[in-house]
Parts: sequence; C-alpha cells; structure tokens
Amino acid sequence: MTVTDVCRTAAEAWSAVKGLTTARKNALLLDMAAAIEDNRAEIILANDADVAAARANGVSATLVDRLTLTERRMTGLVSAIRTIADLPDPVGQVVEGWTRPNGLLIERVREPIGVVAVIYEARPNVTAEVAALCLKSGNCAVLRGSSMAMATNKAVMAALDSAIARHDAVPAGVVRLITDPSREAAKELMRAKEFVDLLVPRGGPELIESVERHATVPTVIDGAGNCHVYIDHSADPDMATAVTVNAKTSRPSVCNAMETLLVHEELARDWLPGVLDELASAGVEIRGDATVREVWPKAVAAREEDWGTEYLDLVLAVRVVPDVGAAIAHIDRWGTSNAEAIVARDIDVARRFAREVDSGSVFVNTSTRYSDGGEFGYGVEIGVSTQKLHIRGPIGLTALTTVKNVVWGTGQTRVV
Ligand SMILES: NC(=O)C1=CN([C@@H]2O[C@H](COP(=O)(O)OP(=O)(O)OC[C@H]3O[C@@H](n4cnc5c(N)ncnc54)[C@H](OP(=O)(O)O)[C@@H]3O)[C@@H](O)[C@H]2O)C=CC1
Ligand SMILES: N[C@@H](CCC(=O)OP(=O)(O)O)C(=O)O
Repeated sequence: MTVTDVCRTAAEAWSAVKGLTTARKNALLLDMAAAIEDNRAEIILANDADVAAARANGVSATLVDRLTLTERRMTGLVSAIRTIADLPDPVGQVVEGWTRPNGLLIERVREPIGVVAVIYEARPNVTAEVAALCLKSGNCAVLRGSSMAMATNKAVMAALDSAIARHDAVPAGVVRLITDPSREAAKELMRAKEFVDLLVPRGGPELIESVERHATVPTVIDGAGNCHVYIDHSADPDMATAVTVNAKTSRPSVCNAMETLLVHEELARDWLPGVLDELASAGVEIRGDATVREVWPKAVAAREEDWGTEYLDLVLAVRVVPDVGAAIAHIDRWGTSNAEAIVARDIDVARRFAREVDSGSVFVNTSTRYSDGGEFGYGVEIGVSTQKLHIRGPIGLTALTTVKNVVWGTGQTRVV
C-alpha cells in the first residue's frame, strides 16, 4: 500500500470513528491496553532486534536508551492507555454559548480534527500513545515512526490491530502504520492533503526543515527544546539548586531538559559555584561566559553557538545576567519556544517572566522537565508543540479537537 493509500484508508475510516460513543471508545482503549499486555513478549522480542541493530550501527547510548522498551516502560505504556480511557471525552463539549438579540443560540462545540498523522522519533511507546489519544478524541491516526524502531512499531501495531478487530463498529483503518521507511514516503505523507487533516512532526531541525519545505498539509510543529532556567536573585537558594540539577540531570536526552542556565549577577559568587560543583559531580560539562569562568575556573569557555545548541546530553551552557529583563532577552534570542523556567521569590519578577517569555510553557519555581503530557494530566502526549497555532506545549486530548459553531434558530431569516 502506498502512503497515499494508507492515508485514504484512514480518511475513509474516520466517518465511522467520529461518531463513536465515549463508552465504545473507552472499551476499545481498554482492549488496546490488554492487547499490548498480552503481546508484551513479542513486542519486547521485536524491540530487542531493533536495539541490537541500532547498537551494531553505532547509535549512541542515549538514543538506544530511548529506543529500548523495558518491562517498566511497557507497564507504564499500558497504564497510560488506561488513564486515557478514564479521562473525560472532549468531543461534544460545549465550550461556550450565547443568545443573540434575534434569538439565535450560538454554541461552540468540540469535535475531532479528522486524520492526524505523526512523524516521530525512535521511541516506540509513542506508537500506542498517539493511537490512544487520537482514538479517544475521535480522530484516526497515521503513524510514521523512525525506521530505527520499525520492528517494534510493527509489533505494537499488530497488537493494536488485534484489539481493533474485536470491535465491529471500528474499521481497521483507524490506526495505520506506514511501513515504508524511506524519507520519500515521509514526504508523501507531508503532501497527502486530500486525506490528512493535521500532521504533527516531532523531531529535530532536519525533520522540521523538511516539513517546512515540503508539507502541504496543515502542521503543528513539535521541534527542538533549547530550554532555559533563570535563577533570580530573589530565589530560595536550595530550591534553585534542586530545580537546576533536576532540569539538567534527570533525563538529559529529552526535549524538556535544560540546555542553558541563566543566573542573576548577585548570585554569581555565593550560589553559582556550589551548584556547578554539584552538576560537575553528576558528570555535567559546564560551558560558561567570562563571569562564570571567573567564579568557577573549571568551566570551558562558552562560544556564541553554545547559546543556540540543544545538547541533549550532560553539557550545560551558563550565563550570568544583570536582571530578569536580560534573561528574557536571551531567551527571545536563543529559545525554541519549548519550555523555560524561573526560580524566584519575588512574585512581580515571576509574573513578568511568565508574561513576557515567549515559549510553549513557562514554569515558575519548578523544573522544565514537567513539560510533558503525562505530567500535565493528559495521560500522554502527541508531542510538545513549539509553534503558536493551534496549541502550545504538550498536546493532549483537547488539542486534538477543533471547535465548530452550531447555531440554533427558530426560523429567523437575515434581512441585510
Ligand atoms: N517537541 C517535541 O515534542 C519533541 C521534540 N523532539 C526533538 O527531536 C530532536 C531529537 O530527535 P531525533 O532523534 O534527532 O529525531 P529525528 O528528528 O532525527 O527523527 C524524527 C523522525 O523524523 C524522521 N526524519 C528525520 N529527518 C527527516 C527528513 N529530512 N525527512 C523526513 N523524515 C525525517 C525520522 O526518520 P528516520 O529516523 O527513519 O530517519 C524520524 O521518524 C531533538 O531536537 C528533540 O528536542 C523529540 C521528541 C519530541
Ligand atoms: N514526554 C517526554 C519529553 C518529550 C520527548 O518525547 O522527547 P524525546 O526523548 O526527544 O523523544 C518526557 O519528558 O517524558
């Protein structure tokens, strides 16, 4: 089947899917969770093959870790699908309504988007997570995972298919995996505008550039995370240390990990050396500006390009700034609109940062690592939007709907 055929099948399936009741969708999700559990051994076996091939091809340990489905991750995946089944169904929700002087009742009602396609990294849990979020929100899913995870994705898809097959009202096309691993196939998906209502590309700059160049379908870009943490001079020092260490070291390879630390100049001598010692003892390489190197001589000199680098590793750029305004200006210049944080006791400074920082999510007195659908209460996420329309930050069920106007009259006719 060509990519266009896959998309056509999904579009045809949508007419059945958009009308499914919440109870039917939840029953399907619970069966999907059970099928993943029942096929756990086969999925892990397929994943072993992907992991072995990745290792043989010299793929980095961080990427191999992301590709690996451990027993714990499988359990997390199953439980995430069950969580989605428990979440409220956004479809049909009336978000607002009002009556016009002529008696017309205007309601704004949530409805599914249609066929949602996702191109994503070598993280096979995403296959089932995206399928579950799309189905719960009444959408069909077309999945284009990384070629590196193909065997695992096929095994996950087989499990999902076995669950879908148990539901007569649900056509097989509701969730489709593209099995052609080529970049040409990905481009065909980007151009399938007759059948795809939304494409979510989640990945690095090369993918995003390709989408920006080739896509004719509507997109929500889920791009890189050059995330910042700013420590204000009003910060509680212990909280500042805890947030900094967590944002950098808890999982350095993910898009919500901190890449640059911005520190108010009043903290440069007293607080900064201590936290840099702690980061260094956790294996973090520090690249600092002149002030950082003065107070902590072990730092490597940061170059201009460091401010724009998403390391996805145990490397951190550190800059000392005169005030919150300079921190905001730095983020305006170098940020990727993914997630930024401030640690401050001064509420006015915190409010200013939250208001003026142009990013998908702003975290006050907590870590950028919370930029995640699960942590936001969405069960999981389709990805983390780094654009402004139609959603910013983690994409959950509500963001997989659009709002339609339904206007109730009693025979009114317009005169002018
Ligand atoms: N905002 C978000 O939600 C997320 C952002 N990211 C970001 O992604 C980056 C890391 O991801 P990484 O592992 O590098 O993933 P990549 O960007 O390399 O790959 C992601 C997917 O895009 C495909 N792809 C890559 N380049 C192209 C292209 N030119 N044309 C068509 N398809 C393409 C890949 O296919 P194949 O592998 O088969 O080549 C894969 O399926 C980081 O910047 C991270 O912050 C990651 C996850 C979520
Ligand atoms: N949701 C993630 C972050 C986004 C993500 O999937 O990033 P990546 O590890 O680059 O695939 C988390 O913090 O768990």
